[in-house]
Amino acid sequence: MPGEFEIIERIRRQVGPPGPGVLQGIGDDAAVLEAPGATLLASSDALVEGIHFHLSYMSPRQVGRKAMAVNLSDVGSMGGRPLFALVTLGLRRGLPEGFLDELYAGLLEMGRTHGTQVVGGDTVTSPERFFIDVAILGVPGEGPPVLRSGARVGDRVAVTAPLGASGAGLAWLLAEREERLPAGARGAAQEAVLACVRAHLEPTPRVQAGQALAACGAVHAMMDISDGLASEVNHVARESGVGIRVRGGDVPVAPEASEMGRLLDADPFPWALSGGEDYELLFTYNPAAEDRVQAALAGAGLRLHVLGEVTRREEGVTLEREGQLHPLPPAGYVHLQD
Ligand SMILES: Nc1ncnc2c1ncn2[C@@H]1O[C@H](COP(=O)(O)OP(=O)(O)O)[C@@H](O)[C@H]1O
Ligand SMILES: Cc1ncc(C[n+]2csc(CCOP(=O)(O)OP(=O)(O)O)c2C)c(N)n1
Ligand SMILES: [Mg+2]
Repeated sequence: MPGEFEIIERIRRQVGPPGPGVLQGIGDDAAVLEAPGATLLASSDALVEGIHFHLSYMSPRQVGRKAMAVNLSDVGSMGGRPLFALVTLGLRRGLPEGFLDELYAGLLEMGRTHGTQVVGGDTVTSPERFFIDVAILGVPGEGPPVLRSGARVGDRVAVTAPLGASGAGLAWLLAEREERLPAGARGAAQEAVLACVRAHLEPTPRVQAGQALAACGAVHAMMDISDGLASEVNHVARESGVGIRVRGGDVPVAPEASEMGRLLDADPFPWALSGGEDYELLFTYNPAAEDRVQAALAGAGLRLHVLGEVTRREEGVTLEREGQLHPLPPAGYVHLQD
């Protein structure tokens, strides 16, 4: 079976070039559509039991929150305002009592935080595993939608916060589930464990930051980090027709992920580089206007974390470590890959 990206590429070719009203079709965080009287942003993402979460460690409320959050994140990463959501449920036998009420409490509470209403959906049987898909509709914020394809040579590449806590949280949850936590890890450093687990189970979509970055006028390309930094920089490079150099020493690793590395006797860097599900924003911007970028982030309570620059396409996507340049393949989570 080909991996998810090859499948999407084939679908993209079969669908063909964007038709009337489609400003951006397949290939970005959200589609950008010109409807009579309005520009719309549209996107959907599903969470599947056993692939994205296990109900043994994730509450139905958290599943609801995350299903909404990852979709809000896709609209936020275009600088848009998410307005309406359609929710499709694939329900199986044996779901716990109160499951739906809790799931919807999570969906609605996350939606409300960002002014997004649930307006419809679909409910079907799923024979073995529960799944939830959210489709979201929004509009651009004050700035025009920021695509993956706008990066320019000379741009700086940055993220909205240190990375790796979600990957570290998942590593902990899976080790606990599979009863392979190292002896002595359990009682120790509870704060770091809680912070990583929370980052994984309750991600915060950067909707306000995305809108502010799009509005500041200096950001050329933007996307959210779902599959992992390494994967996403490759997406931006490809869609923009540029190279990207990531400086390994400048990839911000969340302190709680570093602490988790000590507990699990693991290197935290791979969590930051390719663990995924951070839902921070990756963006490129004009260095001459860095003060505007900083001001936009400060308004959203965040800081600028610069980790590389946009280069000519011929230089490819690279990781600089200890003075040496290495190719940086799109390692990260890929559905359907064996
Ligand atoms: N089955 C599909 N049919 C059409 N377009 C798809 C399909 N699956 C994914 N896409 C599109 O491919 C692009 C990449 O998808 P994905 O990697 O899931 O992006 P994201 O990380 O933003 O969710 C998006 O534009 C998405 O809408
Ligand atoms: C049980 C379990 N195993 C592995 C993962 C890791 N994981 C699953 S999907 C994914 C990537 C993000 O999900 P995807 O559906 O690819 O989101 P999209 O890129 O479409 O937004 C990651 C890192 C997880 N969250 N849970
Ligand atoms: Mg997706």
